[in-house]
Amino acid sequence: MTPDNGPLRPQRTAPRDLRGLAQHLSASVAADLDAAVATGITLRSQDVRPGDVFAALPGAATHGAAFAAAARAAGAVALLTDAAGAALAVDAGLPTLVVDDPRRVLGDAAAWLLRTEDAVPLLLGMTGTNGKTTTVTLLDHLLRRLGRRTGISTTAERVVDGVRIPSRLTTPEADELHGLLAAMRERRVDAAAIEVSAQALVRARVAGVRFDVAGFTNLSHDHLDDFGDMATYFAAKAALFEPDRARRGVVSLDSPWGARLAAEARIPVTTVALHGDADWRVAITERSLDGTRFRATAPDGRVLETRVRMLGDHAAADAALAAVMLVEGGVALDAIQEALGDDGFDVAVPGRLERLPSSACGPAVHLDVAHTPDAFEKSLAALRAVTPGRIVMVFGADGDRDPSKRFDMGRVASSTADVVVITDHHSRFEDPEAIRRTLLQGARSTGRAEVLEVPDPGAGIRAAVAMTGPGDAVLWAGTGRTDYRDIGGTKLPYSFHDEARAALAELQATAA
Ligand SMILES: CC(=O)N[C@H]1[C@@H](OP(=O)(O)OP(=O)(O)OC[C@H]2O[C@@H](n3ccc(=O)[nH]c3=O)[C@H](O)[C@@H]2O)O[C@H](CO)[C@@H](O)[C@@H]1O[C@H](C)C(=O)N[C@@H](C)C(=O)N[C@H](CCC(=O)O)C(=O)O
Ligand SMILES: Nc1ncnc2c1ncn2[C@@H]1O[C@H](COP(=O)(O)OP(=O)(O)OP(=O)(O)O)[C@@H](O)[C@H]1O
Repeated sequence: MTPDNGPLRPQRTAPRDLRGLAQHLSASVAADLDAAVATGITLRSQDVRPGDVFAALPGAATHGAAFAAAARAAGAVALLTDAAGAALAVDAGLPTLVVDDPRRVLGDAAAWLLRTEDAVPLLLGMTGTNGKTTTVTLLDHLLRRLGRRTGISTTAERVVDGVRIPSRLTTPEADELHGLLAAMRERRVDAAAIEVSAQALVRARVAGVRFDVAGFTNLSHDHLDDFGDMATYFAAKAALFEPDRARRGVVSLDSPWGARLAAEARIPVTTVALHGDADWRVAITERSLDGTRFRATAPDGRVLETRVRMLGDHAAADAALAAVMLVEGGVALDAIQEALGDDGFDVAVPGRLERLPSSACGPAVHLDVAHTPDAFEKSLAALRAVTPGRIVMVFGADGDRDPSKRFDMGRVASSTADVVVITDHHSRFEDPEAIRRTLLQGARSTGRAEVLEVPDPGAGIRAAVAMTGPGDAVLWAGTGRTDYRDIGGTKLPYSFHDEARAALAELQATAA
């Protein structure tokens, strides 16, 4: 594996005959394959390694075939493309396999070349609008407590037995995903958890993969710019619960879409719920600033009593879901209880209700990635349960991302927070003032919280911190650990974390 050189891949792969690949894909061959063999596959010319097939895909911005010569120079041995790509890349002179839709066959091609079927003994797939990264992190924590060698793929990073690289997408493209699975097999990883986005499911990024257990956290308003309506968004997620994608499923019933998924899935499904009836019922037994205790009761009455070192009932729901996924994956409940010991899920996810260090004179300041109305509701409820004083919430909304959720983000914020500070985050190609306007309309619609508009985010967090004191909480949502702001398509270095720390330090210096 070479973490400094693109995606994680195995060090060694046995070469495979390209005629065999053409046969496997029912591809036509536009140039003689001779006795060509390949050791890998990639769809990104910049990631080509000697011996790779370059999968040249048509895209929204360009056709990958335009980069065939660069791919060849980097060591590509063949092209996998469509007819238009084959015509475009003819001068590159590479042996070429032609299919109607190369994106659709990429996963099967990668699985065949890298022999990734059953590469990892226990493969877990996680989907849902909110809570995927949290649940994958909790799964990884629990698996390691059980003594397993693990791998994960999240919005933040890909990790194979401790070797980590930052992620480009929440769910990798199929070539990268199979490379990751092959690297996991090489490192003898025996359990892995992968975040699966709705975009990945509709764009065949998990093709050629069959999860042992698929998990569903919830579905709520997001990504309607991509999917149009909630039913289409649901259908995209539900594809993970088809027999070709997963052997069994664990579905949370905490959002109304869970019941529909459990009813419609064509694989065996076990349900979990904090509220109402389900196979596994979860009850919160204690909420404190140090974390959340809960009890999960199995269908046969056995009980898992434990805690998660994170705030919020939603974090306990994610932890219970992780535990039930492992039970469905064949791990004994007793073993889970024993592995969790007295500390429980003793892990916190960076940027998820992450509390900054502070002195006794300041408020509790939390950074959070929440960027949907439902996530706002959950994070605010978590803080409300442990905050004796006021809650001041600072947030903006991402430009060029589902504008239809913005009014509700403002409305939900002002339904629970005492003060709402609306600011700018990643305006991208939108007018930041227009983004704020909708958030403000939503925030003012409740007539409840005090609502402020502070366009500069550094000034916004300082205003929030300055109006609070001990016993109060500040929630800066939508930021997490992001270290840039995307303005007009340019990613400017910007640490929300550093800004929040500076605001807190200034308050403490003034108080001293
Ligand atoms: C809508 C979508 O998913 N688009 C993805 C898609 O873009 P595209 O098909 O339009 O590709 P393109 O940019 O026209 O390029 C065409 C081909 O040329 C290749 N190319 C291009 C340039 C070059 O120099 N060399 C080269 O080989 C590209 O790799 C690509 O295969 O293929 C690209 C290459 O893999 C992705 O980078 C791109 O993701 C974009 C950046 C994206 O933002 N995707 C979002 C919507 C997404 O997938 N998000 C979800 C989660 C969201 C969430 O939960 O919040 C995710 O899983 O990340
Ligand atoms: N089970 C849950 N139900 C509702 N909201 C949740 C749940 N778990 C987490 N959240 C909310 O979602 C936020 C994001 O959590 P997380 O990063 O785990 O989600 P995600 O699905 O990976 O999101 P994304 O991929 O969009 O970053 C949390 O800060 C919290 O506000």
